[in-house]
Parts: sequence; structure tokens; C-alpha cells
Amino acid sequence: ATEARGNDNLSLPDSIIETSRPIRLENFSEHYRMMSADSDFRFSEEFEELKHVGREQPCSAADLPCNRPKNRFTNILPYDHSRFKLQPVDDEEGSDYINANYVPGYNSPREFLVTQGPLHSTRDDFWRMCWESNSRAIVMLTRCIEKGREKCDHYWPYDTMPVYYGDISVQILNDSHYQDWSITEFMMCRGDTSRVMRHFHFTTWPDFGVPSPPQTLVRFVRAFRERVGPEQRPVVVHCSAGVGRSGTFIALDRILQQIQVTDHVDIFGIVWAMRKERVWMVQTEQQYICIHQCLLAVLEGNENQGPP
Ligand SMILES: CCc1ccc(NS(=O)(=O)O)cc1
Repeated sequence: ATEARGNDNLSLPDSIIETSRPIRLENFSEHYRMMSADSDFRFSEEFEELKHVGREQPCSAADLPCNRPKNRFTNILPYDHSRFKLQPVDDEEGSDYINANYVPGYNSPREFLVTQGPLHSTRDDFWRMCWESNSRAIVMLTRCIEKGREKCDHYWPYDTMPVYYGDISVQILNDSHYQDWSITEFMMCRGDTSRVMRHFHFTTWPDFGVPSPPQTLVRFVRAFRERVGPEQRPVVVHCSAGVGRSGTFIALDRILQQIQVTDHVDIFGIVWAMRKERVWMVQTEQQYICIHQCLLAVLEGNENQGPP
């Protein structure tokens, strides 16, 4: 059985602390049974070992007085080393700042640009990030309002009239609605250049929770990945804080591609690598377990079971 491992000495470099725990796919079902026994005892232990990963890294740009109002949550700040930098505007202090980090995926070490749900005051910066990063896809994993609270600004047009966000115009070209998500195509224009940006909006994922049933998330990741290939452009991913649901989505996307080509999976290592780049990626233990449940459903061939 996997003994509880890890160390209490948090100053040890990653090279000494284990940063990966690969599991053979043929053993995954037994691994899940063992980890979930006794009320998820070993899942709790393993998730706890991720608690401090990355937390020693500075967030000095986020902490500048001119940038503090740009953060939706005061305790969810981007690490300096992996943050996305907007093209600075003249000598305007903080004009390169947005609460967003590059996070690795299966296809690239900077495959995803993970960010908070834009504020009304930062939505122009959000579109500038989409443009300046050369992204062609946005994954949104929250509703704008949940339980009466604003989780994200409605940063895109309500109808097919073009809307300017700073010097970028956005116009809805078409949209498709499904039970748990919608897919919209925008035309983005800046100066004489125009691009198509696709928006994948998952609408039934409760904050701090998990999709129910987990298979719904598997189906969404598949719907996303069959439309967005492994191209060399970052995918913008956000929820409200840009950590819990965003990290869970990225972990599953990476795993579903990896199991096509290898006979093992390292969920612990994937979450470790994400947390080195952005705080709290996969925020709750239930989200960590959900990733395992999604993989189990795929391996057991019932990813299409449960409510359609
Ligand atoms: C405490 C700040 C905070 C708010 C919301 C979330 N959830 S989310 O990252 O899935 O949007 C995570 C953290």
C-alpha cells in the first residue's frame, strides 16, 4: 500500500521532496479504492502534501498599490515568475499587470493562461491579454452570478452588436447551447487585424464544488479538445478566482491526452507542477478526488453514463 510520504521540513528543495507519484493505468482502479478507503483518508493525506507547493514565491507586482484594485481576491495573487505581462502603456506604473499566470498542459509548458474572472474594471485588460498572447480560445468555468454574488463580469457582448473593450472590438458570430455548456465564436478586431476567438462556457459547476456527475466534466473537456488542437497558442482559462475549477479542468485535459500515449498517470505531479506556477490550482480535496473519479469513469468505459 502507499505509505503516507512527504516531509515536514518545508525548506527542502523539490528535488528532495517527491514531486511525482505515477500510477500504472492497469492499477488505477485498485489505487482509487485504496486512496478512498476510510473516508478518503489517503486522498486527504496526499492533497495535504500539496498545501505549501509554490507558496514561497514572490507576488510583488500584484502587491503594488496601483495593482491591488485589479485583484478580485486579495489572497489569490499571481506569482511574479510566471505572470503574463501586458504590453506596458507609456510610463503608466502597473500597466503591464493582470492577475494571470502561464500554467503547463500536456502540449506545452505555457499551454494555458489562467486568470481570475475579469472585474468590470479589468475586462479591457483581459481582452488585451487575449489579443497580445495570440490566444484563440477562452474556457470559462463559472457563471457571472452564483448564489446572488458576482463571480465574473459579463465581459462579452449580450447580442450581436460589436462592443469595444479598450481598442479591441468583439462581436458574436454564432453560439451553440448544450445542457451544461455553450460554445460561442467571437470576431475580435484590433486595428486592421481580425481573429476568431472561441468561448467554451461551462455553466453548471458550483464554486468550491465539483460537477455532478463527474462524467459531465469529461464530456466538456472532450468537447473543448476536439475543437482546439495542440497548437502553439495559449488557451485562456478562468473561473472566478482562477484556481479551483480552472486547475481541475486543466488537470483532466492533460490526463485525457496523456493516457492516449502512456500506460501511467501522475495526478499528484500534475497538480504539483501547476501549483508551482499559480497558487491553489485544484483548490479543494473534492476537486482533487473528482479528477481521479473522471479518470476512473474513462478507464472503466462509462464516461457517457449518468445523466446525459
Ligand atoms: C477565496 C477566494 C476564492 C474564491 C473562489 C474560488 N473558486 S474558483 O477558483 O473555482 O473560482 C477559489 C478561491
